[in-house]
Amino acid sequence: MARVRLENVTKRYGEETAVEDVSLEVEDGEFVTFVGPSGCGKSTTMETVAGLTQPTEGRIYIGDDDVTDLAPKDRGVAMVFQNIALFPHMDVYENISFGLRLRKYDDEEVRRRVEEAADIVQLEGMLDRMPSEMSGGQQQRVGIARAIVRNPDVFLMDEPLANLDAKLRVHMRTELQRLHRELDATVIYVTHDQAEAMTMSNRIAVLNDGRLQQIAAPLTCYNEPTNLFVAGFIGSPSMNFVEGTLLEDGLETNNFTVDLDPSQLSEVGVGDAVTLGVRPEDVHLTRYADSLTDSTDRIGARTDVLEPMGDEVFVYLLLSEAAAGSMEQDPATSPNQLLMSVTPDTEIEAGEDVDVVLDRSKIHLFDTATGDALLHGLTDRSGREPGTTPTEADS
Ligand SMILES: Nc1ncnc2c1ncn2[C@@H]1O[C@H](COP(=O)(O)OP(=O)(O)OP(=O)(O)O)[C@@H](O)[C@H]1O
Repeated sequence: MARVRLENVTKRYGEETAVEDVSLEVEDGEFVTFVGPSGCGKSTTMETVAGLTQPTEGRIYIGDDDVTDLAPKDRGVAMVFQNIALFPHMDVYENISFGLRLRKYDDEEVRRRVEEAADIVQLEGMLDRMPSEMSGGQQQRVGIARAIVRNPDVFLMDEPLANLDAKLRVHMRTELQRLHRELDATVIYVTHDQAEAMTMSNRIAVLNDGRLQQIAAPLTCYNEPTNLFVAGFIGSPSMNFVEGTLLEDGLETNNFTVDLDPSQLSEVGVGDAVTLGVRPEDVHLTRYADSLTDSTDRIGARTDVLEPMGDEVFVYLLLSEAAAGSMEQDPATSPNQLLMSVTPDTEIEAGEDVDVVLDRSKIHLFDTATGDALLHGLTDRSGREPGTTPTEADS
């Protein structure tokens, strides 16, 4: 059993709290990734599991055992770091087998394990190479093989691909996924790279300021973020946020209103500040919005900057004259701007007056005061649930 459980883990360094009251469970065989901005406590949390950092409060369990007071070597975990330090004077075989030889495994067992690990990371045939004769990605694989030979219950990986170039990172991403599948191992992974987190993980744990914000499947964090922080952090470019005030029959923002029944929102009432969130791909030009089941009223805008990205084009929209000349602001937080993404074949120019609508089923509402999510997807104006199609009775 290699389930990992953190129970109310807090780590303080003097006045500073690096990790605050984090509780979470990683299932046996699960791949869980910690994400969050720099300094949010990802590495520290991982180090408490490895035993490299002692929590100030809280307990760590691996399987049914409380390992909080155990030394790293007695926890059945293996770590892979960003800077894999291979022994430069040893060849690949010696590097991979170093830990086993230290533990006095017999030669035959060592050879069997090293060959098996080299096979998994596809380094067979390279066992007599020196580290200086290998690429960064190959060296990284040696580091991973060194973890595999120990046959750990749990792999802890802290940005293991961060030093590799973009192409190699994508390649290693698929290798790590294969490795996880083949070894059926429990993996806790730390990364800055959202694409890594989204593609490799069964679940991602989003941290901010040392606190766990959400732990859920990647698409759940994307589609149903638990608060403004997760909504803004997951997804690139960021979700648009527009502040508004709740009225008797809708939400009023600087530039547009959205029909809704405030009684749907139990945590807030009429007059309260509510933030509307909508992703760039859920803002549509009216002339292309025929297929939307339900959308907001038209919102007049002027296109400002266009950013062709290859498979999509980002369009910065100014919603009012007041926004002109203020494009240095982040559209994600500016009340008078919206970021829209369109397909490259869309006919659109900078400086054009356009009408856009928002896909109501993709609108998120947040309590501005607490940041907590209130609703993901507005019911349409006839009261249908998001995603359902109109019936004859509706017309
Ligand atoms: N040994 C230490 N002494 C004092 N403060 C520390 C120590 N280690 C970490 N911290 C602080 O704890 C906080 C969390 O650090 P941690 O390295 O866990 O963040 P992180 O999310 O992994 O960041 P990054 O993505 O930049 O690596 C930071 O504010 C950091 O300065």
